[in-house]
Amino acid sequence: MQLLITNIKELLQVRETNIEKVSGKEMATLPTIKNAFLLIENDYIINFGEMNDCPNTDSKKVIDATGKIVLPTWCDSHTHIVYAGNREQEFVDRINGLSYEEIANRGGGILNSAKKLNETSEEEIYNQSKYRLEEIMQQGTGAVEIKSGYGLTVDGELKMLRVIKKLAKNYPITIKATFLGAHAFPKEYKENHSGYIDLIINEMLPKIAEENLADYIDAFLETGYFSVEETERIMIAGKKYGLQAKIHVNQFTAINGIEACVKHNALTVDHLEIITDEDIEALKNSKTMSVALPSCSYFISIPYTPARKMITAGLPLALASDSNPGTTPSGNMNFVVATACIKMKMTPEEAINAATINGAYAMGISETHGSITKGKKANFIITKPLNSYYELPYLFGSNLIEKVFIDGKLV
Ligand SMILES: N=CN[C@@H](CCC(=O)O)C(=O)O
Ligand SMILES: [Zn+2]
Repeated sequence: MQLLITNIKELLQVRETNIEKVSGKEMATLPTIKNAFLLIENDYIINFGEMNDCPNTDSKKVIDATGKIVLPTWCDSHTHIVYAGNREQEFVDRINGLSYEEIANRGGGILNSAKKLNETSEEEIYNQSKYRLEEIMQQGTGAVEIKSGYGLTVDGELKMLRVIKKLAKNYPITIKATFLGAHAFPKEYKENHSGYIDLIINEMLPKIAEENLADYIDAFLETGYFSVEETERIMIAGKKYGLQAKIHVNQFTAINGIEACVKHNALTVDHLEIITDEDIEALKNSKTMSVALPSCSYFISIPYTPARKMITAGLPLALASDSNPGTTPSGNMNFVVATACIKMKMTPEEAINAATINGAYAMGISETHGSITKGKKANFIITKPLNSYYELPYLFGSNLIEKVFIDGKLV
């Protein structure tokens, strides 16, 4: 059965030939077609163009999109949406003056979520997490990366990754799984870092590989968490199992971690709220994608990733939600795009590129996702009637999405 979308006011992110990402100045260009059609067969985009060239409607299901914008679904390359319970008490503690670091030092933060996760059954974690997955699909996300990292024990990490695998099996959204055993040091390893890293490398990784539970490996490279050398051990070990690195780095401090990530051929470096000129130099001429997480900056009041400086330096930039119970309890990519425009001074074109094709690159799926291209997955959003796509970030508090299609099906 074919599905034909007609009279589209403007079709965004159309790429005749596929590209894997956009960098620097190229990010300012968002190719579009006004008064367009889009033709879908089963899971795939098979044609698009101007209404003048629209195929006939015989034996096709037709949706009239008069006044509406159509664009690819968001590609959210950094989330932690599988977790147990919430951390709303820490939210109030922050309002009352405590910092993220102070909360973590009192046993809150990641260790708080790890305690809850280890006390909760796999089924219950699945039920809590599927609600969040369904919510982001309704908000226009068509591909998502989900990390472990709230287990911090062999059983806990495996439990999280099995939940991610089950979600991937039961939902049409494309899911990439990232093993984040190196998210924090459990209390009992506080003075024995190498002991915990040995556990990750010798116990967790072989089991994860045996069950084929992860696509990528991550670590929290940060002062007070994993050092450059400790993260390098994790990246090297992951590589032996075919897991490329996607690393949390430069969230609070710059300690030369980015250079190490580039050296180990990381697919992405994520956060980058604090970034030095040397970090930017290290990223130039590499294949490593920088990923900014503006909702996290918003929620815990830390600096925004300096997008303008990075784009001017010619770098590519992706946007992701960082959805997690501590620093970003929201997976809403519409808010991410709006916040990138409002706070990071990205143009709507740059932000949409960053949240679609560059987000796809940041999950290794830009062959199949992230643009309106023949042969790609039929993942797209139909908005409510809009004056122009500028209203997507401008009307930042409104729900502007009318319909979301993933694999050619309405979700
Ligand atoms: N910074 C490390 N990890 C998460 C936060 C984890 C948490 O606080 O639960 C992040 O990306 O912001
Ligand atoms: Zn994160």
